[in-house]
Amino acid sequence: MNHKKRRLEVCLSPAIYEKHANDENIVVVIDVLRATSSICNAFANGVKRIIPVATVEEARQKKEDGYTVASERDGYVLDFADFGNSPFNFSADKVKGKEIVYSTTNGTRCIHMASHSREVLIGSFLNLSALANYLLKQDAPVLIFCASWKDRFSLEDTVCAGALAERLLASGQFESICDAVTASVDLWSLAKDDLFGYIQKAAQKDRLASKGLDDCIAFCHEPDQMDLVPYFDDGSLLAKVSTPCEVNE
Ligand SMILES: O=C(O)[C@H](CS(=O)(=O)O)OP(=O)(O)O
Repeated sequence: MNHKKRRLEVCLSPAIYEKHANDENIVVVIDVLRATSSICNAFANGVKRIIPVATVEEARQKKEDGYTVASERDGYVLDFADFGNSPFNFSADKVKGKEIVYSTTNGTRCIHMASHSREVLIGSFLNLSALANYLLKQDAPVLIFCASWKDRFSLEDTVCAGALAERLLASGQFESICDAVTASVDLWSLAKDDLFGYIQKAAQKDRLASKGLDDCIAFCHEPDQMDLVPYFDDGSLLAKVSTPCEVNE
């Protein structure tokens, strides 16, 4: 039996992703406001497949190719897109059984940045326990990758990273190899008794509020709404079910 502890890291910004990158990593991309919460909600509402694209040009081309496209920049829906980036846009009537092309300011770019890794998973508060359960059944180092905001540190992604890191460390399987793990767990300790109250301090909450896009903030901070783990495979996002007993594709 292999008793060697698994490496656990947190990357606080895409600007330093290359310092953490390792092909062996399972990477969990977290963009609580709003991309990874929206992806999780889309799968909970029955989307068949999501094709994340990094650039506006790719999204525009996919629209011309006939796809349904969800896309924003700086929170605003792009003029050619069918809808934007609120998790509430990914309702069953819009996404069930469909393939959706998706491009956002921060989140979709990070999914592509991590695509060299062993696995790329999508994390949020919405699927926190499912994610922890899945990761505890694997045998590879884990990097929690905060999508942040335009390369700047982001409070909500770091707090979510801390919530996940705390669970992984509690298992005894992992050893933290960077202070960003400790910092994220400490922030989660500050926030967890009143997560919605704490997140009122987040700059992204104010940015979204200034554009009238903050209606989803409580929803995005409500843990464990689904038992799904979306993953990136060959250019698409799909999802597997992860319960304490089993993992099913
Ligand atoms: O749509 C969002 O919430 C953000 C836009 S921005 O960061 O406020 O410019 O994009 P995301 O990729 O979900 O962080």
